[in-house]
Amino acid sequence: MSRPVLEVIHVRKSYGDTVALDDVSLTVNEGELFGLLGPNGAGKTTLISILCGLLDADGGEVRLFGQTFHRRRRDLRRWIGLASQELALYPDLTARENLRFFARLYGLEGSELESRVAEMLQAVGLEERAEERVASFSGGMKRRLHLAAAIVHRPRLLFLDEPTTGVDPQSRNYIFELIRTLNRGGMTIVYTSHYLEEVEALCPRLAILDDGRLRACDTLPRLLALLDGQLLLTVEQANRDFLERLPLLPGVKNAVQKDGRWEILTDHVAEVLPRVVRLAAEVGVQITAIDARPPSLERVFLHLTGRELRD
Ligand SMILES: Nc1ncnc2c1ncn2[C@@H]1O[C@H](COP(=O)(O)OP(=O)(O)OP(=O)(O)O)[C@@H](O)[C@H]1O
Repeated sequence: MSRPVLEVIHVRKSYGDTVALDDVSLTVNEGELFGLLGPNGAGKTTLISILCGLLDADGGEVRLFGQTFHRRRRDLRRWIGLASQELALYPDLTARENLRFFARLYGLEGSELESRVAEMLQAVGLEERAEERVASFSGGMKRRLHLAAAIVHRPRLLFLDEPTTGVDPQSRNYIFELIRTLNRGGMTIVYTSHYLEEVEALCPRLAILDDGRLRACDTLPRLLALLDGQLLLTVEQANRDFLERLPLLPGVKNAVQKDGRWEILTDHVAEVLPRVVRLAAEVGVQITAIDARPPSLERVFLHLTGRELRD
């Protein structure tokens, strides 16, 4: 069992009358690539800011690497990296000069600094643009450099707050690959996003934050298991054999007729689908349309919060 790197215990934070975090508790273990998913305004940036020591919570406790953490624990801040949502780069400096600046802030110097900066430029695919001013970079290139600046001091725990904001697909792939490589190398990563697809693709375990409250925190398969898969089936004319045998097919939990089509609930959409097709062929019923819907994080989010996660 890996050790907890980050423990959030009953954390609360308000801005005046706005409750940004309402009794949030979660744990992230060493080596995890953990997703923090929530719509705009859910409280993600507030939580990340507390976890990085930029803000203090109103109540509750944060523990980092087993120790109580707050804004004044500069010793612990050395071990964390943050790529904030807002880009923090100097447009008049080159990519290399920007990275040198951030590396110096963390106490790197001399040949170690230079080799680390070169390594980072390579990691984010910006070696060939290293001597160009950042002002001339595309949004995606700036985002990649911003990420490089957050890891130049080799943090043990990295927070990424919406790291794909304003990036093109190519930069997005770079960023995803880099995140996976860093994680495989042992870095614990907390990935914040309001894009379901990103969290689903990257994070084996995730928390869903909505309106300042934690709605769920679990592995992706266990969250998906909260819901049944659906097969929506339209047939030409169901006969008696079909009606009798459909609910009895292995894997079918329930089959009901709704709005002129059959709704079949199952844990295993992919296995049940061919059985339904075979049955229809055997009993001479013609299928005119099939819509297979395995459980998705999108449906889980709707189920937990009562609304869709869309801008
Ligand atoms: N400095 C502040 N002063 C007042 N209210 C704030 C402040 N910062 C955030 N809020 C409010 O707190 C709530 C949570 O905001 P937060 O930025 O943490 O959410 P988020 O999930 O990061 O959203 P986004 O993805 O849009 O940044 C929102 O209602 C927001 O308006």
